[in-house]
Amino acid sequence: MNFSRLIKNCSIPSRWLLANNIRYQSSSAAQNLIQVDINEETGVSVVSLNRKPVNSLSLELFKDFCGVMDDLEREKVRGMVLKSSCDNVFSSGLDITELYPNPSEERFEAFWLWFQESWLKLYASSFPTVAFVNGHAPAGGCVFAISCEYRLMLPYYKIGLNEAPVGIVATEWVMNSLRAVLPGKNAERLLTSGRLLDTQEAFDIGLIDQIVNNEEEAMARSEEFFATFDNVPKLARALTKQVYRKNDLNQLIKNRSSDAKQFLNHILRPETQKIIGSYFKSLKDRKKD
Ligand SMILES: CCCCCCCCCCCC/C=C/CC(=O)SCCNC(=O)CCNC(=O)[C@H](O)C(C)(C)COP(=O)(O)OP(=O)(O)OC[C@H]1O[C@@H](n2cnc3c(N)ncnc32)[C@H](O)[C@@H]1OP(=O)(O)O
Repeated sequence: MNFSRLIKNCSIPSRWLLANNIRYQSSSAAQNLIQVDINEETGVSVVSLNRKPVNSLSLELFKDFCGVMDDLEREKVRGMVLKSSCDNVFSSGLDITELYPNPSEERFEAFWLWFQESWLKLYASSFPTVAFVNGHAPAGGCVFAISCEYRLMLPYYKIGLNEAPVGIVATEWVMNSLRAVLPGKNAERLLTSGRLLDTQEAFDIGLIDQIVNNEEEAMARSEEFFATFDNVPKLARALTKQVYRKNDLNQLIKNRSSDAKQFLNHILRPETQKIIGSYFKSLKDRKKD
């Protein structure tokens, strides 16, 4: 399997995105998996994940997300608010059908590398980012949220990294993004227990920054967050963020190929397939109860 070839075609631009040189072609323009709404007056862009019914994260969604991030870098937007256009779900995490049953190596490697790429682009974006968690955000959904700089969440939803209870170990770059948000011991507890926290619990431990009651409030709080940078030169802000996040970024950039190989091997193990299969079945059965 030629991971290096794939990584060349799908790699984080040098200088962590200040120069945008990734080649992107929308894989799914007809499906409109990501909606973008730029407010010309404020310069703020609202990016909505739009893969019904629960925004499970597929290869096509990751590719489109990367394309949108490139566009926003080019447009030099003032800030981005990431939200969902699905009812009650911010994102249900990785699309389990990308992992089960026995994905082809070719599809899985592309899927994983575009997942990495999406994280790199979001984590290193030059503009400020807010996650408006307007629904449940388990696993990969939580990864999107913690990769933003600021988190707002509606009441009564759940957020967390629930890999451990289903026998999966979150990858190191995901752990690093969590550690960047939460003090060490809370991050470790959240990962090892795999508990999904409700909005209030997430606020109490600092996983989210504010609880908001509706979208209007979320946009107003986001605007306040972006305004804190109005008097800071954009380049200085961007470089400060990217240098601050450099170790986390480099950990993945240096290990993309081995990270992908490791997860492919893990996913294809019969025991892992069995665990994912019964987990997926339990999700489907829950509906019948
Ligand atoms: C599970 C093993 C993962 C192995 C990964 C290895 C890599 C590990 C390290 C990397 C770290 C970061 C990556 C994390 C891994 C993941 O993200 S795996 C996905 C984990 N996601 C979840 O555990 C959430 C599962 N979903 C739910 O709990 C609920 O759907 C919901 C609370 C989000 C929403 O509930 P509700 O509104 O009641 O909708 P449902 O009726 O449950 O769902 C509607 C429909 O969608 C299907 N579905 C839900 N989630 C997924 C998904 N992630 N992938 C694919 N499909 C999903 C669900 O089965 C329903 O389908 P049907 O209508 O029944 O056909």
